[in-house]
Amino acid sequence: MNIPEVAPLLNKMAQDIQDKIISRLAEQPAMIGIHTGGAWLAEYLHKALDLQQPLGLMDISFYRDDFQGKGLHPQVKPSNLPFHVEDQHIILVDDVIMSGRTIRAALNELFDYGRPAAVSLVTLVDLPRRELPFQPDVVGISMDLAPEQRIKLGGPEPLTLTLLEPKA
Ligand SMILES: O=P(O)(O)OC[C@H]1O[C@H](OP(=O)(O)OP(=O)(O)O)[C@H](O)[C@@H]1O
Ligand SMILES: O=c1cc[nH]c(=O)[nH]1
Repeated sequence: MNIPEVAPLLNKMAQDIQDKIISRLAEQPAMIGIHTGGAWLAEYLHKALDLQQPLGLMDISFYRDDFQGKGLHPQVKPSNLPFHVEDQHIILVDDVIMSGRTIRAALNELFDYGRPAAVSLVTLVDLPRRELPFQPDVVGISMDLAPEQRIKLGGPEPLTLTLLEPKA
């Protein structure tokens, strides 16, 4: 399988966010990156789009539906949303969407801060294996992986996509 470079995908995503999301809003949106890969991407997109509100960061570890079985990741970071969520249009950024469970957790945490006007979803990679009904508004690339294959974003500098094959 051909694994694409991240930089051209990000440039196209920034343009799509401008055309499909921001240009339709009366006010500037706020952006939140999901720790860790989503935060790297959001940092780039936030700069490229010259958004006025400071960038938010979310670590959804406590909100995962497998939290009890998995426990906490050793590098869990606090979420930091330096703007009012209430009535704000939010652009949520993650590196990959597969089952949709990470986005479910992110929305649960987000609504603990307030009731946003709307939430748009942006992901670098879309793996069409959804278990919950979430669809991104802007996608870098859709990939059809074999059941045991995984795609991983490396970063923060340079940002790279790597295909992980199942262990033999
Ligand atoms: O739609 P889903 O099935 O929830 O998959 C998407 C999530 O999977 C990865 O996170 P992972 O939990 O592997 O941890 P990471 O952020 O440390 O890579 C990725 O960063 C997404 O957040
Ligand atoms: O391949 C996958 C599936 C879920 N999450 C990832 O980051 N990669």
